[in-house]
Amino acid sequence: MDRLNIIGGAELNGRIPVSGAKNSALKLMVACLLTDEPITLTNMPSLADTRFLAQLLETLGVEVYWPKGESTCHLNAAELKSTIAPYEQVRKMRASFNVLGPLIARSGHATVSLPGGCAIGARPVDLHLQALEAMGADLKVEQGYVKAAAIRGLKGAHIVFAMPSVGATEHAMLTATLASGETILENAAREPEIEDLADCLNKMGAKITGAGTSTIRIQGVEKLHGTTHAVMPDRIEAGTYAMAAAAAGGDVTLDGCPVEALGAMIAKLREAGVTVDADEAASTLRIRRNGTRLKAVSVSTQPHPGFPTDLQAQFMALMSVADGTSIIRETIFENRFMHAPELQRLGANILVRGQEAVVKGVPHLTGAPVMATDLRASVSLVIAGLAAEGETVVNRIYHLDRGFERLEAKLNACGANIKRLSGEDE
Ligand SMILES: CC(=O)N[C@H]1[C@@H](OP(=O)(O)OP(=O)(O)OC[C@H]2O[C@@H](n3ccc(=O)[nH]c3=O)[C@H](O)[C@@H]2O)O[C@H](CO)[C@@H](O)[C@@H]1O
Ligand SMILES: C=C(OP(=O)(O)O)C(=O)O
Repeated sequence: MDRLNIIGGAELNGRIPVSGAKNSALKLMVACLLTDEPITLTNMPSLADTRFLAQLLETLGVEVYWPKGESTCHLNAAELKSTIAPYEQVRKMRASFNVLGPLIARSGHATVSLPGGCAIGARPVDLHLQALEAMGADLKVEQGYVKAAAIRGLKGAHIVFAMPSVGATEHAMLTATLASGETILENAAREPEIEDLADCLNKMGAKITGAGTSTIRIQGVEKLHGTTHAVMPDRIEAGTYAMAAAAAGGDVTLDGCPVEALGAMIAKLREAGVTVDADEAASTLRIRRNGTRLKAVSVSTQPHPGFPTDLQAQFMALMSVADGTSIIRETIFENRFMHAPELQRLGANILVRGQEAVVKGVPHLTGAPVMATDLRASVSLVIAGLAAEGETVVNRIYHLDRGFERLEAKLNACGANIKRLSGEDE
């Protein structure tokens, strides 16, 4: 298994291009199932997750043309040859579960394995299933699979989510585009990726209004058609590099940055004493910290537009070297502090109590071997390794490859010293 060797202590200086958003790309790829015409996605991030989903779509009969090294992906679901999404292909990645509703909408039935994804909590799919049932799908869960049929077709429904789930909102929205009549989603999630998906679906002929607010209305249509859509830039990748620059010090500009989607993080970085120049018109975010020590700042993760849970681990790495005590509260997932013991190996002082981590900043971290446990936890160890003195080895980096495109190349171009080593874990 590959690992990363990081020699810490170097400042980061330069520019980093932001890739297309993993969490948007995955749902946009699923949208191809809703039409028999070709969909072209540009600005596609080439990641383990997006490549893996492409394989699942191929299993279902989608023709995928996406040569290695290219950021344009062509998907054509002219004819589906299967409506079964097997365990091996769904267990690794949560977003693949979202093929269920589109397959029912297109074919009238589907059998989809219950999903996997990052092990950061129980992550049930009850809200997804409730939404599909409200639209007229008959569902059975048997042997780890959801078996679904909608003999009389799908019909619009009024769905009030018990909590704002990103995945369930997207799943219901995708499915409702082809249901008869109007669907109203209340207490919908408001993440920018949902707006990106709605934009693409509307280009395909869907009638969706309100995406990005907590009430989304979808007027079902008979048929969707092909389109070309550019995947929005990855706000989590951008936020991660912003924190890497803040932790290591230096002067880094992020190009193609979705500045408006990062308000909560920018506010926290400024509170911590980082100089942040945000230029929405130019889509750039400049991060500077020259010499001065970071100040401890507390944070609580919240649904968008609050501070994202997908940046919590990275913020904890940053606070590990801040001056003072910071309380980090995780409110979205119940088991998302697995990076804390690994950060402690590097010398961080963190006490986890329930949904809170108390981080007492230390002046310096020291390199050590550590284990990546999930996607964002992994990259928090990279950030800590960049700020630490000496050598850090991050083992099990397949997690990182799920969500960060050319991570070493992007950081090394700014002066980091990161090498990928293949072979056994330490
Ligand atoms: C591929 C993708 O886009 N992943 C993102 C998506 O995950 P995902 O879509 O899985 O996250 P959700 O917004 O659905 O989860 C939020 C909370 O709702 C709970 N819940 C969710 C669905 C359900 O049916 N029942 C239920 O109880 C979850 O366990 C969690 O506690 O949004 C999360 C929250 O911003 C991000 O961390 C993930 O990176
Ligand atoms: C939790 C994440 O991904 P997934 O929902 O696919 O597990 C993530 O992107 O941080």
